[in-house]
Amino acid sequence: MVWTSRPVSRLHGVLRAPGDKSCSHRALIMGGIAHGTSHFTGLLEGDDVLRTGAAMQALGATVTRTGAGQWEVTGTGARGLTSPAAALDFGNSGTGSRLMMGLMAGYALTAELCGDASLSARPMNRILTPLRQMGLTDTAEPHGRLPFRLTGSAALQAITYAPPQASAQIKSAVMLAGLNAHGTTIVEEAKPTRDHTERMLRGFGAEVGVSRGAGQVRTISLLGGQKLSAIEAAIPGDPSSAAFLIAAGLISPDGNVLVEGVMSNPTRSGFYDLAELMGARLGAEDTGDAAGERLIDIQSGSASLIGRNVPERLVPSMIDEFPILGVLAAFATGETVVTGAEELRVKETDRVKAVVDMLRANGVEAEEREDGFVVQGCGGPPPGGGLVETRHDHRIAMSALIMGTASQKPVSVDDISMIDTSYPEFLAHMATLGADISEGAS
Ligand SMILES: O=C(O)C1=C[C@@H](OP(=O)(O)O)[C@@H](O)[C@H](O)C1
Ligand SMILES: C=C(OP(=O)(O)O)C(=O)O
Repeated sequence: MVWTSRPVSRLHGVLRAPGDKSCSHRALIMGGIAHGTSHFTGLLEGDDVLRTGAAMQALGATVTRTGAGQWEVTGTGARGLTSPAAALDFGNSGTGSRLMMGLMAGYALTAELCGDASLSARPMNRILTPLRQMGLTDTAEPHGRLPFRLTGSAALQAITYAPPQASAQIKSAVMLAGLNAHGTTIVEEAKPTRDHTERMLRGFGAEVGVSRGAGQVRTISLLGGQKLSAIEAAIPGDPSSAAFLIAAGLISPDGNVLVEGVMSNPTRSGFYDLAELMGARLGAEDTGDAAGERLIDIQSGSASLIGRNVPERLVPSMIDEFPILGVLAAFATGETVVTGAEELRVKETDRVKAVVDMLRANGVEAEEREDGFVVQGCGGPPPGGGLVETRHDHRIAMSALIMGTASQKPVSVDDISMIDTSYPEFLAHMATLGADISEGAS
């Protein structure tokens, strides 16, 4: 069903960021194997995360919603995970499916895994390759796409692995398998990625070694057989979701947006660093911490943005923010160039193509590069007036709707249903700011 975002002269408001998707998956996964009962507040109730909760329940944990964003998880502890009665359906979620593959690898169980059309097109050999080296068997060969069956093992062997892609999902899958492997599992990251698995494992009582080597290389080590103990934790706000609201404030003719409780972690802050390089002045105030992460309130207002070459060192720390960066680039003066971001090709859709098509459909000059894209900024509101194909991709849908709040003509999208995977309150939050987004064509 088509939805349309119409230009408005002002976007003002104060909002609380929804719970972080990455941390919410990890809380349910680690809580589900811990000894004892964990309690979480502020958990993201997006479809991706709910499916991870359902999978943990099907594997033997007890996962209960006790209130809005409040979840109680009793882990399987010494009993371990057991084979689920039915297939585990991960919907649209790369993180849920991939982290759970790593986790399940270390238990004597068999599980069928599946997902929606988007997830079934995403590469899984990047996860299966190291897990097979540790002792997992599967039916994915040779295509490495869902659906397939996994058979884990209680006798996994630890490995040392250097993921060929900068991917927190690969790192996390190997570490979660390493929790139940014999020996010390080591992951060597050439380009550091989000470190929530390391931080949260420590929070649950595991010892995780992290050291820095030559260049940016980060080495993470984890001795198998460590026991996790239940925790009480508040999930920090999601910087990737907050980025949409902050961008809306920046492009609005009269923007003043304050987002509270956003996780401030250098492995996630690339979008904010880049927005400042483009000329945004973002207010940031420290407000404490949650689940081992710092929290800040971030404020944005109307800005004259300048196109930039995105420094490649920022790419892993803003990997989910390229669709909304494409929107900022369209409003900026001059050219924005993204390189070193080939991972965008294997997200919910090919995000290089999807971003370029989104911009072109709205009168913005943009072109693909093998590992990124180039946008010629309009030096103000882009024409708009297009219908954007979202291709099962929540971040394309939200980015296009944000563009429509300040472009010359309305911007429409062909579907919004998948926004629920990561940000169910998105439309309500945009309405609070004063956006005009509704069902139907313009
Ligand atoms: O570990 C995680 O929680 C995530 C890792 C990233 O994927 P990759 O590991 O494929 O880069 C990111 O795109 C995804 O939204 C969440
Ligand atoms: C890539 C994303 O998520 P996932 O890999 O978990 O599907 C995302 O949320 O932008």
